[in-house]
Amino acid sequence: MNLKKTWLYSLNGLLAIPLLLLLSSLIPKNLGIRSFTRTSLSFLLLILTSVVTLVSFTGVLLSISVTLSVTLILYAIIGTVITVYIGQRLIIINFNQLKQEANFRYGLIHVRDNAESVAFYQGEAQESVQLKQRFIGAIRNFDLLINWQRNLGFFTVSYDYFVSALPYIIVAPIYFAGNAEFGKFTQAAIAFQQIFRALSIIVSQFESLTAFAAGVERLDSLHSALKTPSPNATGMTTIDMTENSKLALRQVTLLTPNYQRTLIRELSATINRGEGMVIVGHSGSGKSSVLRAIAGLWNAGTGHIIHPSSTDMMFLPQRPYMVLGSLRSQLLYPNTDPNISESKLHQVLEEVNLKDLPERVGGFDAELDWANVLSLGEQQRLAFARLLLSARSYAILDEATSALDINNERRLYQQLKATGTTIISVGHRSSLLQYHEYVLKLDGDSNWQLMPTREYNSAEVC
Ligand SMILES: Nc1ncnc2c1ncn2[C@@H]1O[C@H](COP(=O)(O)OP(=O)(O)OP(=O)(O)O)[C@@H](O)[C@H]1O
Repeated sequence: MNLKKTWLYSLNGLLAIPLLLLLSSLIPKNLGIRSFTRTSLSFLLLILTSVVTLVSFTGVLLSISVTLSVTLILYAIIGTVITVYIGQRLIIINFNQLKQEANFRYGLIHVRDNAESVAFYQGEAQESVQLKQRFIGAIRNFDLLINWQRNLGFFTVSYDYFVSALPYIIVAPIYFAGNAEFGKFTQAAIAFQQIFRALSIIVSQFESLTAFAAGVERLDSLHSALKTPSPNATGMTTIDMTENSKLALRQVTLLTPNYQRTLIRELSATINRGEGMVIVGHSGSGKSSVLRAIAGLWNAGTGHIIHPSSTDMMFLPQRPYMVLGSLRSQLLYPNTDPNISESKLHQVLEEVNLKDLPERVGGFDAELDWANVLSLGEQQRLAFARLLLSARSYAILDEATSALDINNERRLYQQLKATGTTIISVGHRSSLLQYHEYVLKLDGDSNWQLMPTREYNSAEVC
């Protein structure tokens, strides 16, 4: 091995840098896992480079001095063990830092999304205290992080400096004994440094490794949360779901997701096309939960639900979801069919009593913060417009007109009934009864009664 070869290897190392940059630029930039993939890639390349360097220079060093080689290996092992020992704490601190920063960011977004409610309650002072606590938490942990990074830095820098004289100290006796030329010093120093760098990869990269390990741990927590064992795997029973053109519940016993409370026992009901059903009962009796079970969101319990496909049903919650985008995408959501003409959009807006909306907001391509710009009643009407445009066979409405006056409510239900849509509603208002053929009454004690609306009305009058 000579200096020419040493240069060749160094050149290889340099060539690896553009390769690394090229590969990392190919990684999608809009993913939250970018840092994970980038760091994995750079560590992998570092390890490969170290292995190549180690294989190339070990022979050179062994040919100069076995003592030097053994000393170097021992030094690297001891350094790595001490670094891992000191740095263990850094993984936990880095993990906490990611958590604290995420909590702080979530707190800021939460306040921003609820700014109006906070202002009505005049709760600014309390929100500010809460946010400050989260901020201080992140700062304190960061302080701890800096301290531990400093401790680790003290060790790794000393570890690096102390070793630089080692090849000269060990080779000097061989040289002075006349068994080696002066050039051996330089050769030994280069080979020693190369092997030292290769063996010290954990020590030199430990700080980034701890941040990387913390990131991996957070991703792993997310992965485990997403892969929570299904109720079946834990021996819990679930409601069977079958897709069909009709909607029916057979002996459905529905529990809360934590299996702690039985909301409804052995409910059986068939909702024929064109025959709507309204679910009534006091607050907390489980009305919305029945809708969640039909949508397949809740499945804790027993029995069987036969339901139309998701493209044939639409659910409208009490607080409509307003997408970030134009008025057009708002109306077409969740579809994006560009073939729906503007005249059709105008017609549907007129049907839901929002005729002047496009003019007011600046056309169908206007992009506003819809959840804040529109009143809740307007949002509910916009959601109905979506429903009318999507022309589903089944509409499942969870207090979807609660913010509207009776006239607007009547108008929306009449438009929907005129399309032949089968309606299943949840609501507290008696004005809703007239738009449905059947009433499902929940008593909050897991009992239920299903009866024609006329029968329910006469029973209520008595
Ligand atoms: N994620 C959940 N985990 C456990 N229990 C829940 C969960 N969500 C709701 N519940 C409970 O389930 C019960 C039924 O809730 P549901 O929303 O169906 O009531 P509701 O009849 O629609 O009430 P309201 O008329 O007030 O909207 C309530 O007691 C509620 O506290």
